[in-house]
Amino acid sequence: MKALIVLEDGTTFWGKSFTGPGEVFGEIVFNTAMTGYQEILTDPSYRGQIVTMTYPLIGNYGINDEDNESLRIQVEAFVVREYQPFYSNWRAKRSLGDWLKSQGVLGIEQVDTRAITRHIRLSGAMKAGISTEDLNPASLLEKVKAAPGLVGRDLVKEVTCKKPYRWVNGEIKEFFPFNPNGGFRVVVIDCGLKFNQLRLMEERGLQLLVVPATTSAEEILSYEPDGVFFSNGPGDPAAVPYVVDTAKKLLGKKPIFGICLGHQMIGQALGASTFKLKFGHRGANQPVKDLATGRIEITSQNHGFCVRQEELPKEVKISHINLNDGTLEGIKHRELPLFSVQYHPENAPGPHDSIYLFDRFMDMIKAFSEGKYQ
Ligand SMILES: NC(=O)CC[C@H](N)C(=O)O
Repeated sequence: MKALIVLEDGTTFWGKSFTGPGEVFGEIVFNTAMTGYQEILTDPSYRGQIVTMTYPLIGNYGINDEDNESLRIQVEAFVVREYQPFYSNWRAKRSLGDWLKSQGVLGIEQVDTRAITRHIRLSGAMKAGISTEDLNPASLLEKVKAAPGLVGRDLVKEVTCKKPYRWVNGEIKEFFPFNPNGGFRVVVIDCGLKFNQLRLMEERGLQLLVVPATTSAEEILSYEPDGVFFSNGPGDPAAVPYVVDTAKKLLGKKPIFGICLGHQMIGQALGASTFKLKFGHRGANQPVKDLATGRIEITSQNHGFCVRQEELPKEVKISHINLNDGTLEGIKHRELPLFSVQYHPENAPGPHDSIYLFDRFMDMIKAFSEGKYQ
């Protein structure tokens, strides 16, 4: 089934749907990871976005029951060069096409994804539309122009959990209070989290309570946590002032760790603003330098916005930078128990170089609880 892709600037691409008919709109972005399409498709940070892969062959290892990063497919649509329905992997349970179809998500193949990527790199990420029903470029372009963009849009409200839950043995459990004799207690603010963040924290012995992004600082403190975690999430970080407000009220009160959108919330709480990158960082091989050790980490990333480093107060140290474009990748407060990173130490998919940050969070919680944090 023929499919038309139209970008906001009028550029058109043709492809073929491998999941049936449909028409969708979103911001079109590219990801350079060679594997990990299941984790990418279920990452809530992609809400509102059409994702295209630069790697040309997608689908060959199928879809399994273990690698979902949230409860559903989150992207608006998935665009690839060549889809392979004949999958082969010992964990695979179904094909990528059947899985997309079962959740009503469009998959498009036979597209010149290299040309799309080069175009976005030159012109920037922009709105786009895909249709198998309206194959008239002029009329689809009108609809693209009328569709909402990402800037100024709060998508966190759409992906955050509806009510607090506990994460136990790698599963979502109905809310129950922390065990006073159990491990350290962490309240996780769910802005659209990836499950691997919870898996890695649980592996370190933390008790986890996940709460909706709209939860107030007062309520969070009422659970008497030993630490607070701000997760990743979709959309424009400037459009979620309520989470920034919560972060402001928690600064210095509890050890805090933030990832991606969580980092952008903390950055704003500290007084800096955010801006949109030209085409963002999405992939599994972004080089990041830890300025304290000089060590380079190869990181997993997925973001289109960034904190303005020049607006951070002097009590905040820049801890990590991106070696491709020099943008801010991590901060650490000089006095308060607080650090955050723009990239994804939980990987999924991607290299494990940065997992040490979860140990650092654990160490910070322990030191703070013993009154020894400095
Ligand atoms: N992965 C994330 O948390 C992304 C944060 C934010 N939505 C951005 O694109 O910059």
